[in-house]
Amino acid sequence: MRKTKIVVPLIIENVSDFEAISVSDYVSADVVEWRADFLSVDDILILAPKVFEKFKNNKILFTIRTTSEGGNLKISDKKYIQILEEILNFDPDYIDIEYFSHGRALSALTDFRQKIVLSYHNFDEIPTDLTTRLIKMHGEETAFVKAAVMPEHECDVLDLLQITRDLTLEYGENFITMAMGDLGRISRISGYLTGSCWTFASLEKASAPGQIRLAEAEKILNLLEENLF
Ligand SMILES: O=C1C[C@@](O)(C(=O)O)C[C@@H](O)[C@@H]1O
Repeated sequence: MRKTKIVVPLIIENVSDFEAISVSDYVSADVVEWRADFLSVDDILILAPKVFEKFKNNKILFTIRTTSEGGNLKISDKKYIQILEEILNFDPDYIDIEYFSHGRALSALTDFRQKIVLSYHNFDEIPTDLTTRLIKMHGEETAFVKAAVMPEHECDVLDLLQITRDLTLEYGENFITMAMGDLGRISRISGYLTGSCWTFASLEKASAPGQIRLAEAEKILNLLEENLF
């Protein structure tokens, strides 16, 4: 029995690409993350009914990764909240909210806390105040707290693993962390040690540096976790 859940990003860059997407490619994903920021706002809302219909048998995490946190869409708080409110009409299992860039969305959507994956992304470093940030995020009592950060040295990766382990022991199992890039790859398969609940693994196109391909992630996690849970 594997413990770590595998999240597979769904990346649609043009409405015309949608029909070619095969649901069967995602059959082993525990959660499908629609990274909607690869589309324009208008196209997100055009495609939403079709995406939720096509993936009706999958758990869906809806994510807008904004340019403030390494994504593709630059939008106001107001528009960010409007889109999330629209998408909530399709009853996604989870929605991502960028806590430090669009925190107002959390108070606007406070009734949906158990769907919220509260997130923080830093593509430049692992900030020295990461533990403080994660504790503050945990205090918001959402479904999950997620941090994707960029290591510079090996010790940064080891520090993240220890921080995740310590927070999980202290506050419970709702942390998701990853050190991005090639250097951080071990953090994507060490949830059985650290308590990180989810890992993101890619099909063709990765949605962040260092992601492991889905087929390999499954094999590695099944091997590492098979006799532990
Ligand atoms: O926040 C995350 C984690 C991630 O950045 C990663 O490093 O795998 C990938 C993103 O698609 C997702 O929204």
